[in-house]
Amino acid sequence: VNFALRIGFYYVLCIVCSGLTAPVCLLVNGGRTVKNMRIIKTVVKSFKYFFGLRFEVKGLENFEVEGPAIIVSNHQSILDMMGLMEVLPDGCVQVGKKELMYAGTVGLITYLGGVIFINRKSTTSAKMVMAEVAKTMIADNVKVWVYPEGTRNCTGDLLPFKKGAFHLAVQAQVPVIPVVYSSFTTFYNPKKNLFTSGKIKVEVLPPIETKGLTSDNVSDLTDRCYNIMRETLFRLSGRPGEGKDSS
Ligand SMILES: CCCCC/C=C\C/C=C\CCCCCCCC(=O)SCCNC(=O)CCNC(=O)[C@H](O)C(C)(C)COP(=O)(O)OP(=O)(O)OC[C@H]1O[C@@H](n2cnc3c(N)ncnc32)[C@H](O)[C@@H]1OP(=O)(O)O
Ligand SMILES: CCCCCCCC/C=C\CCCCCCCC(=O)OC[C@@H](O)COP(=O)(O)O
Repeated sequence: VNFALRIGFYYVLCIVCSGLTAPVCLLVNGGRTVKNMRIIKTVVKSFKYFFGLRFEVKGLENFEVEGPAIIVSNHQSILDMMGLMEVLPDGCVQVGKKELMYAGTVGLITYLGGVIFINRKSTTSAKMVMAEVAKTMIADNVKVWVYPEGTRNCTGDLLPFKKGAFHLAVQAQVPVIPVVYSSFTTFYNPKKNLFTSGKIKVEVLPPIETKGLTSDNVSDLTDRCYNIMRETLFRLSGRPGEGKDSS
């Protein structure tokens, strides 16, 4: 019951705050623009206090690259939205599944914030959207946040990475900045109806350059990011030593 209440409250908070924040975004910035993310971030950063969540963030200076970049992070739950807003740099939009667009007021606020919607059921259309993003992110000087696991995964490990984010980085010739959140398993597990207060360690890792790389290097780049993020995930989650031999 406690779990249902807390998760239910999270949903209600998201829906109500989206409904209240959307008119503010429209009044201040006029329509769909990444500038609205600043407003959304300010609102969402207060959510953690309702749930007793604490974030311990390291490496924020690694976001200070000049110009666009691809940010990749692990994706455990819908609660990630709080961790995302905790560290989100200015001028950064996320890639999200298109179903989010139809989630009522939450859909509206993600639309206004400039979220890039992709259709996961059509590889061709997802690739076309990503290729377009490679061009516009340079022109508009935006950073793009992608969850390379492609879906939520709360097992305490990483799913294999999809390569879209890394194709995008190579096509745009921009650095990849990995961000890792420690495992939620000690305080959040929907299968066990567990959702208590807890601490989340976040580490922004140094940028990985892609200048001069071509599509032939995408697999290696993906593996490199995967390995470094998996090692970091285990270290932050108190499971050091694991993940070192993965390939
Ligand atoms: C104020 C109160 C507010 C309240 C709160 C509300 C909202 C807050 C506002 C904003 C926050 C929003 C947060 C949104 C978060 C949303 C998170 C998600 O939705 S995660 C799910 C969606 N994301 C992803 O799926 C991204 C990762 N996926 C990929 O990158 C995929 O690769 C893909 C591009 C989607 C394609 O996937 P698909 O499964 O169809 O194919 P494959 O990955 O198997 O690839 C096939 C093949 O193609 C090659 N490939 C892939 N991409 C490219 C490309 N761009 N160019 C060329 N080739 C490409 C790939 O390498 C494969 O080939 P091969 O096997 O030979 O390597
Ligand atoms: C008129 C329709 C009304 C529907 C209302 C539904 C509203 C949903 C409300 C609140 C949810 C808040 C979520 C914040 C956004 C978090 C995005 C997210 O984490 O999406 C999950 C997605 O990354 C991966 O999806 P899958 O794991 O593949 O699945």
